[in-house]
Amino acid sequence: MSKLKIAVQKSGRLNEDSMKILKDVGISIDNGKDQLKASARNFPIEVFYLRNSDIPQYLQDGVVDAAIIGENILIEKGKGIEIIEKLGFSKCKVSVAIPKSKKYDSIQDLNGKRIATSYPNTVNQFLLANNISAELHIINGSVEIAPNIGLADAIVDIVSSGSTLFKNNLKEVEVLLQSEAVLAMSPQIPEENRAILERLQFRFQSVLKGRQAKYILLNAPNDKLQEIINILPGMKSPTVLPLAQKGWSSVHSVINKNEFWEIIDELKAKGAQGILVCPIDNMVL
Ligand SMILES: Nc1ncnc2c1ncn2[C@@H]1O[C@H](COP(=O)(O)OP(=O)(O)OP(=O)(O)O)[C@@H](O)[C@H]1O
Ligand SMILES: O=P(O)(O)OC[C@H]1O[C@H](OP(=O)(O)OP(=O)(O)O)[C@H](O)[C@@H]1O
Ligand SMILES: [Mg+2]
Repeated sequence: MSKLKIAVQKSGRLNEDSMKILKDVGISIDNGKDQLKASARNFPIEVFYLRNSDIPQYLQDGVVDAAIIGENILIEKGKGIEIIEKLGFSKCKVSVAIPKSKKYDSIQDLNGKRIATSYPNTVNQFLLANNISAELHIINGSVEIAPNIGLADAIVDIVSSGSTLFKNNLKEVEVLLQSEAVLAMSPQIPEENRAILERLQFRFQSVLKGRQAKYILLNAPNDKLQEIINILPGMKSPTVLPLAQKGWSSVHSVINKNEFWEIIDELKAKGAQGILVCPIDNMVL
């Protein structure tokens, strides 16, 4: 039987969350990450542990059928590779930064400057689109140090919390793109593996929807029931069950994780009691 070949980052920022989402969709991988390749016991899949920056080429060549990879790397070197699902973790930006002490009014200020980066294609596209000419210095790591050692006037690199910029006395002046981990598909994927990938994607979607939601249970006095129901959106409508105690009902519903605290405050104000909020593993609509 055919197996879907999927690449994940061997070690680094994406590894842990990539393995976690595979586990959360019920895929148990047999061996650890010292292996280059591992199989799952209960799903037709083979996991290849690779470097994030090598994955676009493997996808391009059809060495792997799919990958969990940073969107920014695909933008940099994955032309024509399709993103089939955004996975909501490893969120970051690719930004231009310059020394804090330097004045910056507009993109024009980058004209004729030296820019250090690990993302030359992304930077060149940005410069072209803005009609700027600059000198690129391609370096593979610790890009943020470049202005301090006199190698460059500006950098283009990943920014997440901003603490690396802060530590290096730099300030973000332009955002080139937003990125997160994605599920990407090789243009060469065989038909039979495409079908497996669709099953995997379906499982990912149900876990991702679950991560966005919370299951809520509460007790409501019957005279306030309608007002309480109006606050709760639910997938269809809330489930209402009578409680043993007369005049009270139990209400069950699903709420968006981001609205959670506001909704709780409103529910309490309307007289809801015994509110329980639980995580959701999977959500199939
Ligand atoms: N500080 C960060 N916060 C959030 N996401 C990040 C951060 N740094 C990197 N990422 C994301 O994680 C991906 C992998 O980053 P990481 O630094 O682990 O690998 P790398 O050194 O670029 O790759 P390789 O696996 O090729 O050694 C990046 O492409 C980006 O999408
Ligand atoms: O805005 P921040 O939260 O500080 O994150 C940004 C930093 O994170 C990444 O580096 P990483 O720590 O992965 O080290 P690396 O350069 O060795 O990949 C990236 O290259 C930035 O340097
Ligand atoms: Mg890094």
